[in-house]
Amino acid sequence: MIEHAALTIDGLTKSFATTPAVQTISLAVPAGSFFGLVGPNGAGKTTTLAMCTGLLRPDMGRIKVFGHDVWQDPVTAKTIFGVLPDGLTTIDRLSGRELLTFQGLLRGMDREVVNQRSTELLEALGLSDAENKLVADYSAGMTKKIGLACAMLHAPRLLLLDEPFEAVDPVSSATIRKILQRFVARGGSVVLSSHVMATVEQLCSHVAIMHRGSIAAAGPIADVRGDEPLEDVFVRLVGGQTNDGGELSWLR
Ligand SMILES: Nc1ncnc2c1ncn2[C@@H]1O[C@H](COP(=O)(O)OP(=O)(O)OP(=O)(O)O)[C@@H](O)[C@H]1O
Repeated sequence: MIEHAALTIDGLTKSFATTPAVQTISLAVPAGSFFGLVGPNGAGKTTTLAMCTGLLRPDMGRIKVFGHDVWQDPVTAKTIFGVLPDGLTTIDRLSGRELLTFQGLLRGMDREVVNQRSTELLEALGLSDAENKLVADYSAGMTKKIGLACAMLHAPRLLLLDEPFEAVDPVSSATIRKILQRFVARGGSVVLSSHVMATVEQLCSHVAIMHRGSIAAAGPIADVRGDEPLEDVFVRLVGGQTNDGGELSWLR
């Protein structure tokens, strides 16, 4: 039997009008890996993840999850992965629990299973007290956590998460890390984007550094990093010195 990579990206390209956002990138995410996608603002991470999850049509290139083409066989592919998109737009006039129920039933899951898993996810993510509150009234971090619960509800093999720790408090962040680490330890695969090198260094087995729509480096984190901290490699690859903001003499 052929062992497929969790995710393969081949020649992926996307432009917005005259802005080339993603430029012919290819990447393989090994099954069972914890994969970090990093890059400076505007590097193309969100655009890449949106194409991988079927939210944004590529101009060119192919994306497969465990051998299934995301754009040619979307129904199969979307049962395999769970997604936490950037700037989650969701049906926020539902409560957290209602949103999970809605997602589960939409996926054709058994109502009892949905109820049970929802209770466990709400508990694990510290949202039990807010389960009957409208998602519209959730804080940014709570919205991120209910989005993560929605991504995990159908027990996917692969999680594609855009900035899962953004706006999340340190306690919740530690909880999410543990949940994701357990998921990977049981054979799941995770791809996440992040700006926090320490998080990526701690959690991830593999990393890809994106810069101006291209992959500047990718592979097992120890290979990409060598003897240096990941942050130093990152700064070197994406363009040298940090900017001190100039004088901004008008700013007292
Ligand atoms: N809907 C859009 N319309 C026009 N340009 C876009 C759109 N979405 C992204 N871009 C452009 O594509 C490029 C890549 O953006 P993208 O959001 O993928 O970067 P990113 O690496 O996720 O950035 P960040 O770290 O700031 O979230 C940027 O130049 C951005 O301005």
